[in-house]
Amino acid sequence: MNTAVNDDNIVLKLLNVESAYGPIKAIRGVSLQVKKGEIATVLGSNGAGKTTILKTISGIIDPRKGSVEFKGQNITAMDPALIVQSGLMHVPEGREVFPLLSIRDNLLMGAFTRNDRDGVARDMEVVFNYFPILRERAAQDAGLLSGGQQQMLAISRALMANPDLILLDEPSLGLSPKLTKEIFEIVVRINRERGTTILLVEQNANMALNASDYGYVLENGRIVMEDTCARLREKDDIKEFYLGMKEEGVRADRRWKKKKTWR
Ligand SMILES: Nc1ncnc2c1ncn2[C@@H]1O[C@H](COP(=O)(O)OP(=O)(O)OP(=O)(O)O)[C@@H](O)[C@H]1O
Repeated sequence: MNTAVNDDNIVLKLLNVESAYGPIKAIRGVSLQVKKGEIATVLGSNGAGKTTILKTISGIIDPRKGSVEFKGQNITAMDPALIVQSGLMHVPEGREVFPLLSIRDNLLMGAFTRNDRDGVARDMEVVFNYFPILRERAAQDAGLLSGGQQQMLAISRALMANPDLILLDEPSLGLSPKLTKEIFEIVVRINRERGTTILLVEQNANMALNASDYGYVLENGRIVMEDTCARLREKDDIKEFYLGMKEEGVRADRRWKKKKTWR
């Protein structure tokens, strides 16, 4: 773990977190941390437990064991509304925009914890500049937007809270490669221009590793590897199993025999 970091710089810290659905243990002793101002990513295939990590952080699921700290405060199993108020926004898998509300009203829902009208108006301009299509269609029902546009709206709704940390669940889900690239570019701009810390979970390892600073690899509910994304991209197992790059000399018909070593 990147423990060499001063604690003041750690926005989010999970320690030995275990969460389950009845008898199904979805995450088993997950420890991770996210530094202020960085984009961190959790990579993992279907069912690895990525969404469960995010739901546990934002209070939707109470963990069976372990703790979650946000900005130095213990938020383990805290009421999700209080977690939002403390500056943590969750962009869920599948976006979950309010389909019968206008785009503008969806954005205002994101700002429901704020009283500073001028600040809210300024941030509405900020999101319209990131995603001009939302300005053009501001009066329309959100349900009429395409999947990619709904993803833009979901990210923008989170930004309207002016959060310290955004949890982003699989933004590439169901999107074309072109749209995925566009959305990732804006996510990086948001991080660089506004200093918003982001924890991103993704199956699209290529996109996530390019956009992020630090990465964790999750398999069957356990973190099996972590490092800077620059270094993760160079690891053989990441190249082979996450980036789809075939190792020299490994015959296609034998590839299934190769085991992950996580070294
Ligand atoms: N509501 C639920 N009830 C029972 N089991 C669940 C529930 N949600 C998730 N699981 C199980 O928990 C495990 C982790 O699921 P999770 O959704 O966190 O994985 P994931 O890595 O986000 O997968 P994906 O990339 O497919 O979204 C899986 O075995 C899944 O079947």
